[in-house]
Amino acid sequence: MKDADANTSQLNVLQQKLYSARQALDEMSEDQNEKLQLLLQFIAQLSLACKGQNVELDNKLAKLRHKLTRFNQIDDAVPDLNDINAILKLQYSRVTQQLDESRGSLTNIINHLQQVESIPTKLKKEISFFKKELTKPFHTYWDYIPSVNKIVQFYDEVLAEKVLQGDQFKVLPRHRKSAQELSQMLSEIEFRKEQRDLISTIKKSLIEDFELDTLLNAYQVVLGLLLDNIAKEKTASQAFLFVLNDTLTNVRDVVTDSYTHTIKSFQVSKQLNREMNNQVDNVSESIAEINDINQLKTQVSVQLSALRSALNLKEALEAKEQIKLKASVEALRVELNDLSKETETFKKRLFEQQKLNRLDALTQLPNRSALEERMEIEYRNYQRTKHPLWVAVADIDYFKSVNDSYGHSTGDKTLQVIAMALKNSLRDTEFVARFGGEEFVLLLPNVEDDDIKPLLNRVREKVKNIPFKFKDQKITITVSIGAARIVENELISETFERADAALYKAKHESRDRVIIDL
Ligand SMILES: Nc1nc2c(ncn2[C@@H]2O[C@H](COP(=O)(O)OP(=O)(O)OP(=O)(O)O)[C@@H](O)[C@H]2O)c(=O)[nH]1
Repeated sequence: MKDADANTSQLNVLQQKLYSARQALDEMSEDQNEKLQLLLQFIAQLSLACKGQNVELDNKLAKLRHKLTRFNQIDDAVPDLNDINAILKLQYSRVTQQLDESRGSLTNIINHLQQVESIPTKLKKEISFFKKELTKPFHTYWDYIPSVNKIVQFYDEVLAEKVLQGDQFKVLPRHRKSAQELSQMLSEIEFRKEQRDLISTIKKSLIEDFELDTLLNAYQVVLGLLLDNIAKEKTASQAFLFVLNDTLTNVRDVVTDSYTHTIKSFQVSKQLNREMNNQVDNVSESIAEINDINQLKTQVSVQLSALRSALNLKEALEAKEQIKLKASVEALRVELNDLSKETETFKKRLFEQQKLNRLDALTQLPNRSALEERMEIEYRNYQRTKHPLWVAVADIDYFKSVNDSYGHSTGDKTLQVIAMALKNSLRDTEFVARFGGEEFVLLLPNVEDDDIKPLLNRVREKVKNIPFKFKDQKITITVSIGAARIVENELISETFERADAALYKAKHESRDRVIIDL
């Protein structure tokens, strides 16, 4: 019994131990299951992160993720795991190969980039350093992507540089406008004879397609010529002023000399007069007490001889004075004569310059500033007399095509011939100026309403009948004319605007015609 009890109690202990051991085992297995679950979730997440590299891999991984959600079917997933393992190995070698190929492509791109000229030195150095770095293999895409970014950045910088350079040298509409204005200005400025060929070459270079450099050079050369002219003008004025100054100094010296001399002579002469007076006094005194006639004769003769000597001295002095004065006057006359000649030349130069400033260099017609002056004069006359005054604006038709077809210098000659024709078709009291380009302005005083159209039609016909011949081709050139008569309370500038509007109409009514604004 005692033994049975002992056995029972031992069995209980064992049972208890077994129970504890099972509990511990259950707990362990639960813990392992949790960890395994976590691992499976991690594998699922990782498989998601691998998505997109390879379609086959993506499908396998999707299947695996599905199986891994069902814990009890985990054994089914083993073949999939093996497949995926194999694909992953293949994928890795494929990625490595791809990365190598991409590195080769990037090196090619860099080689191309290095061939671009005018890359700033700093950027050039960066590019060749980067090229050296590219010789090291990429291990992952994360090595590759920054390199692509770097190349994009290089391209961006090179492009920015190019765009900058391109903008700098591109001829824009505003440059074309400046070229046109410069060309126009060159036609209005009078240059020296030896400068004219250069100016005409510059004008030609500004017409067709030109580079920005040509325009800049043109400005530089023109500026140089103008400065040279100003310097020459200044030198001429200075030379004249030096001559003037020298002459005035000489004249002053001569005058001062002769003044000093005159004072001295005056003093000597005064002294001689005094001496002569004294001698006359002496004569009266010395003869007052003489009774003897012979003694008197002797005394008078002595006194007279002294007086004669004094007079001779005075005469000699005066003669010397005369010679000196004559010489001074002659010197003065020569100096003033030279100065007058010099002044005359200078005046002529000024006058010529003034005249040139009012003449259009190409056509030799009065220019715009001369026109403005004449308009004022005619306007004042009109206000005083109320006689009719007409303003007409004439413009050559399709002149651009003359330039385009036969060249700019033919265009220039055409302008000269037409300008002469216009001038010759007017009376002396009438006036024509080159307003600019291929436009001329006529001022016609004292023409009645009925006469203006025939008059301007004669002018138009005169131009039309000029037998132009370019490149063996007979060409007819026409002009369109618009005219207006000044009316009460109107400014002449307003009359001009009406004439210009009439010209616009003439141009639109197929040109070669006269339109009067009534
Ligand atoms: N040769 C030369 N051409 C000039 C001069 N001044 C202006 N021109 C040219 O005159 C032409 C004027 O052209 P547009 O204003 O288009 O007029 P257009 O061809 O005469 O045509 P319409 O006036 O409409 O009949 C431009 O080609 C100018 O370059 C100059 O001094 N010499």
